[in-house]
Amino acid sequence: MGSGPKKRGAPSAAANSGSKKRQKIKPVPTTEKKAVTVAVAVDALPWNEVKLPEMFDDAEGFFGLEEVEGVEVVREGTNLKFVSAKTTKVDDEEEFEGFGDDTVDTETASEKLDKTSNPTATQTPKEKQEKKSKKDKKTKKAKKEKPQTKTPLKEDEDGVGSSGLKPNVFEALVQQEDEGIDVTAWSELDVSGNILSALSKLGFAKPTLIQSTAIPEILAGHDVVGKASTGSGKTLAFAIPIVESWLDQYGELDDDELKTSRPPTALILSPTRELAHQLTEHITALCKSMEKSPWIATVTGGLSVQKQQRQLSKADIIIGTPGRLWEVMSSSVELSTSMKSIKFLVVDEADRLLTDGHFKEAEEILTALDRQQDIDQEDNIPTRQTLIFSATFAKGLQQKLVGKGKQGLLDDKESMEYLLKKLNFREDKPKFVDVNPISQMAEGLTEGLVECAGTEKDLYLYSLLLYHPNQRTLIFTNSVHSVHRLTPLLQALNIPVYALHSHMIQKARLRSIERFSSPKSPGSILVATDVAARGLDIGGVQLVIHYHLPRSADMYVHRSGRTARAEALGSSIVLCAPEEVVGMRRLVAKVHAQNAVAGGGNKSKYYMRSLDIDRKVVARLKPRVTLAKKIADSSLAKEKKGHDDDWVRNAAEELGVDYDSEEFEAAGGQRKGRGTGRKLKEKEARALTKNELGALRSELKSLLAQRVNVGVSERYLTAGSVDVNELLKGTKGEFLGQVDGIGME
Ligand SMILES: Nc1ncnc2c1ncn2[C@@H]1O[C@H](COP(=O)(O)OP(=O)(O)OP(=O)(O)O)[C@@H](O)[C@H]1O
Repeated sequence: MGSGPKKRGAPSAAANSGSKKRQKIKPVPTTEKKAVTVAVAVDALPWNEVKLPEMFDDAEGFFGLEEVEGVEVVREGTNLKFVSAKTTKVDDEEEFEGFGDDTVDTETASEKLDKTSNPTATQTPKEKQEKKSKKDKKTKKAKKEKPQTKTPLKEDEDGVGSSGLKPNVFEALVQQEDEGIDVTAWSELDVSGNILSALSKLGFAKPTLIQSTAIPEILAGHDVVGKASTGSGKTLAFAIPIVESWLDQYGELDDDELKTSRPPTALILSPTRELAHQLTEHITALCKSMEKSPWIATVTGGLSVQKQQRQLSKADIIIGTPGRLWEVMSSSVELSTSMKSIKFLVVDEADRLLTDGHFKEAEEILTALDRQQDIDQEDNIPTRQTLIFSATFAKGLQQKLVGKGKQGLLDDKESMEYLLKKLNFREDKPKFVDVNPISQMAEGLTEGLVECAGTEKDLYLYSLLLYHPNQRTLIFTNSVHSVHRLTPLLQALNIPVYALHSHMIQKARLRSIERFSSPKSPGSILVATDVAARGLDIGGVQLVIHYHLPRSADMYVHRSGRTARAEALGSSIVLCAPEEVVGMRRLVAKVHAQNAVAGGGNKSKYYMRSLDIDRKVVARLKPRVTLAKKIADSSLAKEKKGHDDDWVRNAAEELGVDYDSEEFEAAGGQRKGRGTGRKLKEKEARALTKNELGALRSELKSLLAQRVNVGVSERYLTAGSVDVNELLKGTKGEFLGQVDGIGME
């Protein structure tokens, strides 16, 4: 949009969800009197209609312009506040109660912009652009506001949103709801007043680069392939146009009309369940303050199919993982038929979704969509727009997506190309939006590695956590087994840790994320497999530790991208065995070299630096970790024996044989070969009596109660001056641990 009058809503200052009319604010002249100024909601101000000169017979977009007098606009940081004109003697303690109903024309104040009832997304890009420019010239009709009939936010029986996640992940967003900030910077994108108002309440003052670049392309009806670094706001880049399209089509319906079923507007495919739930939360947070909002259904494995089927029948936006989505879609003709009119197909984290293990179901879904799809009769192109987003695109994928268009794709059934062809873009070349070719890594990210023996990773992991106390930390491992092992180990060391891996039941997975992300526990730790590597947006993650090396450069980018999001700072540290260091440095250099080449920048090799960690201090922590390992191993071994026993007992029962655990063990003990050593260790761990375990626990407890000297004594003692009082107070943070007392060793 240019500099002319804005046509959509009232984007300036604190956007107002109710009023869609142009509103002009005149500052109050300073008065002699001492004034009591009172902050007032913009809706409560006494707006008066402005009489337009006759020359503006088509109103030039100023139809319904209103002004208000006696109000001061005060800037507080990034917020704008309206301060009432009510001037009175300071000693008047009378409380300001807002402007009375008689002075406010509540009807006009909440009038809405007339929106065309035609769905924008069923138009060709050309039509959309024409319509948009016509729309810019057209006078906005004012409509009477209907009573508050907000589509209820979805809650199921256990107080869990339709996503299954309690909304605390986005609590921070929702908490700002009442405030509202200046969102003028968004008005260039020509989004509606409803969206501006929602953004204002979310506290998002300006669009991120991917948002300001991709949103106009999507609103103009193009297919878009969007690439931007982790944590840069890709979700809203596609969600805003989708919600906008829904509002355009259904935003004016009344409650009864909204209850009748309608085809879904968008289908969003996500590679992991957690990301699917998070996308739901994110879009729900955007829509939360709207009077009418789309119904969002999340379709992922691990939750009841029946419930999801019910939700799908009324969904406007469907967000799901391919496996479950295909299961649900293929079991209902009605549902797959209704999908034919979707206006947006979004593939989030596309490179992952279109490869690893999701290939088959993703292909089935795309084939089904194509079979059903509405075709624009005039242009003979699909009516739906395809939007593809990721921070990384596997080698070649990017080129295939945008370079060759449909023609160059091979027809090999098992290949990536085949699947890409299935995406059936509506245009030959989708718009490729790569907002930061220079870096896939977030700007605020610091990277480093810690060298340690492979067998000492537990010890170094614990040391790193103590060196970064009270930091929300995400630890990545390459196996479910390692998550199983590290969780009780760290718990024994009094670290507040949660686990996340794909073998957990869905509710437990969501619970772990919920607890890890709770604002009440800013220093919590999550040990996870790569199931948490992509897309998860958990506020305040300050540190990512790669306990195992990432399996690919892309995975390194995604894992590290869980921190330093949305312009925050963060660190990513890789624990490297000596034999891993060279490979790791090469992998990270590759990530940075790609960036440098793409940006035409300096090609000198990026060198990942080793972090200085005081080995003496680490050595002092060793007894703790050794004890904690014994304790954790003992409970793990007992748990495992329970499972093994169950399995053997069940098998024995099926065979009709008597089960004798001693006998089975004895038989197992005869065999030699791989795993025998581990089995012996497990047996040893299991053999610990209750008393022995108790003794280990109390020994560890007393070690944990001591503070660990991190070198102050050496430094100060050799300098000949120890400030004992300072040391006793521990105020300088020279010790690791939370308790009083010095642990001179
Ligand atoms: N315009 C904005 N201003 C401020 N914060 C924003 C804005 N848009 C989005 N955010 C916030 O930025 C964070 C990251 O957004 P999002 O999860 O969409 O990133 P992403 O680019 O999809 O990351 P990833 O590649 O890791 O999936 C979220 O917490 C989101 O609420």
